[in-house]
Amino acid sequence: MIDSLLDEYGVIGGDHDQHFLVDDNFLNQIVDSAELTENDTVLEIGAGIGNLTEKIAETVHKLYAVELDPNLCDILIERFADYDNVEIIEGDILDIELPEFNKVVANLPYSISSHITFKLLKHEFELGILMYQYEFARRMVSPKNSKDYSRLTVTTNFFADASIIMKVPRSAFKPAPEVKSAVVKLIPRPASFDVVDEDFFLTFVTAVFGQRRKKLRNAILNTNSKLGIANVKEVVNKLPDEYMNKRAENLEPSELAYIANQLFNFKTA
Ligand SMILES: C[S@@+](CC[C@H](N)C(=O)[O-])C[C@H]1O[C@@H](n2cnc3c(N)ncnc32)[C@H](O)[C@@H]1O
Repeated sequence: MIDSLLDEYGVIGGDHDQHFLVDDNFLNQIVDSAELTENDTVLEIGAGIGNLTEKIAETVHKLYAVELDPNLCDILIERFADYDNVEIIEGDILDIELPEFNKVVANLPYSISSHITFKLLKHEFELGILMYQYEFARRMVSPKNSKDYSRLTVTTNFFADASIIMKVPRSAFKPAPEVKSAVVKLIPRPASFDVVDEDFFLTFVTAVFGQRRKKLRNAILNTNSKLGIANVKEVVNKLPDEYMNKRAENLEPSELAYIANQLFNFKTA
């Protein structure tokens, strides 16, 4: 069905991460996972020709479908002309001001996964069902001490519970991407640990994972141009060795938050 729509509209894909999900079984599983109701306002990112859009729109109160490609937007406008609850937004998801929504459901453009995820996590919503490249999804959910534990893991963990709910083979898409995919369920919630200053914590996490092979002491010293701690050598000497002698990848998000809080307190004392 989706296959024939691609042919009908002469859409080949390939540009702008255009890999259309044509397997109806996966489309249905994604929509089911979002547990949509008639009270939901949904954001869809990269609506393509509207294969997910159509299924989401069946249930929800309102659906904002964002799409970058003007040719695909023309198709979406034509396909959803009779839907009162669907609004097509032509534009770059990274540039537009996000509308209010309580759920986000999307087969994302993989090359900007990171930017989209950070933008979403700073926005308020209840549930995200998001398709990513499998390796990226693994980095969102990996435990400390693993090679995939990263800035992305810690930042995601700070804002939300994240879990991989299904793996999706290349064959489910047309044209098939070169990589495997996975769907992540994101449930935003307050962090289980205190962070004194959110911006400083996020800057700290970015800085120390930029030096992930270094012990935390050196990672802090090497990145102090971003952290801005006066007398930084003295400050790191006052922080517990049990943390300073480990690498960022060996510390829990709560332990990284503890150090960021200490640094912030020294910075603003
Ligand atoms: C992986 S395809 C998904 C298409 C469709 N939703 C599906 O599931 O088959 C990603 C879509 O995102 C669109 N896209 C790429 N970059 C974008 C951006 N910066 N903002 C909005 N949409 C974008 C592409 O044109 C493409 O339609």
